[in-house]
Amino acid sequence: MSGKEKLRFDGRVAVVTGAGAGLGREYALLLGSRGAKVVVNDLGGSPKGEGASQRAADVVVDEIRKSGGQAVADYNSVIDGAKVIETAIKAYGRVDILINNAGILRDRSIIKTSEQDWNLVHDVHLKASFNCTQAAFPHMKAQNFGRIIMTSSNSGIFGNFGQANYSAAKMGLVGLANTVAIEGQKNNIHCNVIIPTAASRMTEGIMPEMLFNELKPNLIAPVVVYMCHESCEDNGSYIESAAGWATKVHMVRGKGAVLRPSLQETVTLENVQNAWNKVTDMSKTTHLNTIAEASGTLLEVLEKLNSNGDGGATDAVVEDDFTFGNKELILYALGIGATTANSNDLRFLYENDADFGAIPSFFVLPGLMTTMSSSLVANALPSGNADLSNILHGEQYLEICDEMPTSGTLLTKGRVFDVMDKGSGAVVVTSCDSYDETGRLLVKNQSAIFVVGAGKFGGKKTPIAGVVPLAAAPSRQPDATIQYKTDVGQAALYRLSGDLNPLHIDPNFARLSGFNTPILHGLCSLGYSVRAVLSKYANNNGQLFKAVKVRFSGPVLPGQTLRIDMWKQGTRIHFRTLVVETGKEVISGAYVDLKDSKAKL
Ligand SMILES: CCCCCCC[C@@H](O)CC(=O)SCCNC(=O)CCNC(=O)[C@H](O)C(C)(C)COP(=O)(O)OP(=O)(O)OC[C@H]1O[C@@H](n2cnc3c(N)ncnc32)[C@H](O)[C@@H]1OP(=O)(O)O
Repeated sequence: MSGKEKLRFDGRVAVVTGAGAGLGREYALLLGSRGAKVVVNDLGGSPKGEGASQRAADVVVDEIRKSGGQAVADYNSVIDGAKVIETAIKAYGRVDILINNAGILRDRSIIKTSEQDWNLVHDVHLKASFNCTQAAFPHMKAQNFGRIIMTSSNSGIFGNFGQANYSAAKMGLVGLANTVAIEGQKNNIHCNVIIPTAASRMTEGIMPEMLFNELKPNLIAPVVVYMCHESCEDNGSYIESAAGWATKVHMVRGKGAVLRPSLQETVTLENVQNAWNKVTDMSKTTHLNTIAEASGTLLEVLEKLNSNGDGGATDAVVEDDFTFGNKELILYALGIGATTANSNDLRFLYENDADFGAIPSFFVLPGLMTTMSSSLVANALPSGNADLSNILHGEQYLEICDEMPTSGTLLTKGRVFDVMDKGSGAVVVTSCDSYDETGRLLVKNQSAIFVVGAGKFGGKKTPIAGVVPLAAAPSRQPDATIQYKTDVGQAALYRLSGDLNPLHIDPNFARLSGFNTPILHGLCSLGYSVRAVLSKYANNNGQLFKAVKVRFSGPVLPGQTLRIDMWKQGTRIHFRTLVVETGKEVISGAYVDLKDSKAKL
């Protein structure tokens, strides 16, 4: 590559603070070797910043000059930013580049950090960077060009034991850079942040020797010096670099959760508790570029709350994504007892099986996850009192509206459909519709949640139209019966499909909820029952399934045997499920509707 093609800094004046050693020295040498006139600032002290010899800066200036470059030394403390910049103006008449690099350490645990330690670290890192930047800014503005670097640290981003003062100052520099970048933008003054991990006077003795030896400052210098070139368009970027590697770093924001049903209502502690999983969910994050974008999201939230205003809790709609693939389908099938011991089940357990597909009851999960991760149920009750310790799954309706995929992301829109006061408890009916990526309605779920002890609030007892009713089985003997023994570890396996309610695994939590031992998920028993119907009446072909409705009328314990009694009435298969060991009915008034496909039935 010819000299002309190389990135040059001819005519540019660069101030590098703390340039007597380490990273600063490398920046200064590289800039000097590419034509910049360099102000080599260094107090000349030891790693702890004590004392003041002039050697460090002089040595670097000599090195630059010997290689044919131009440089002057500056021995001012960076806290006197105006004096540092003045050295550049006096020597060269301008300042184009400012690399705020100087730093010291005063590491102590938080209890032992003195006010002096705190102030000194903040002065040298944060205040000095501000002072130097403020002094350089008018010159850069007048010439309509400037490149400023702030030096942050992973100690700031992540924290580091014994570095409270340093971490805080280093994050302060990120904030400072953010605003300098905004204020400089219209005058072509760019301000970016470097997050280096380098072996230097400051990090010597802190890092393991092997790592220390690999973290050469000269591997970071080209990254920082490139950010100072006129061709680098970044402004307000944070770049992390070490050991010959660099990356941009972002602060991201999660999707978040709305914490109240409407503008007319306030946020309760319980709202927050119920929504906490969503508040802290970082599976879908976005990077926002400006404060305006951040406020924009809040306006959207307010608009949504405003449109929910009149109807209150029952009109609030929550949205949730549900992503699944082969692994989720197989895990679910295992959770409801599908086994390779039955060759007919291979289609649910082996992704390369020619007929591989979901057991249709898998699609209760998007509705369940949406309801459980929101505060819909609690918000629907006057007391707001519904949490995992007092809710039981009461009823479930699932309808498959289109062809079932084996993978994808479904968007579920959930809302409260009805609320009933049953005396011993409240019943909240939620309705969740799930759409695929093309907007096609794929699944409808309707769930009744029995909130124990939340009744007697003066509400109505009977359901509104649209709550899917149960259906009584014919009075004759069952047409068919199938038995499945569940495993004592069934709930431990089933919960991995998403319902992590401790009621199903934690003996202490189960006792708190009024049960002697953990009970099985209602939807696990539903899955077993749907398997029985498919196996008896649909040749295990999930594509023939249309809908299921059940009432969970009694608890099941993991390890118990389920007996599914079935009656065929056209395409409707009525069923009830009993626990063989106790003879008690646990699923009542239930049915599966199959598609009208006489050829295959
Ligand atoms: C999609 C989101 C879903 C959320 C999932 C929740 C998280 C999951 O992890 C939780 C679970 O999976 S829990 C496990 C599965 N469920 C169960 O085991 C509950 C079993 N059912 C019972 O114990 C009782 O029916 C019981 C305790 C529910 C009711 O018994 P009683 O208090 O004795 O009531 P009873 O006197 O029989 O009837 C009073 C009125 O309530 C109606 N009702 C009864 N059972 C109901 C039920 N299961 N669902 C809905 N309504 C029910 C009765 O019809 C009666 O009303 P009415 O007087 O108007 O006829």
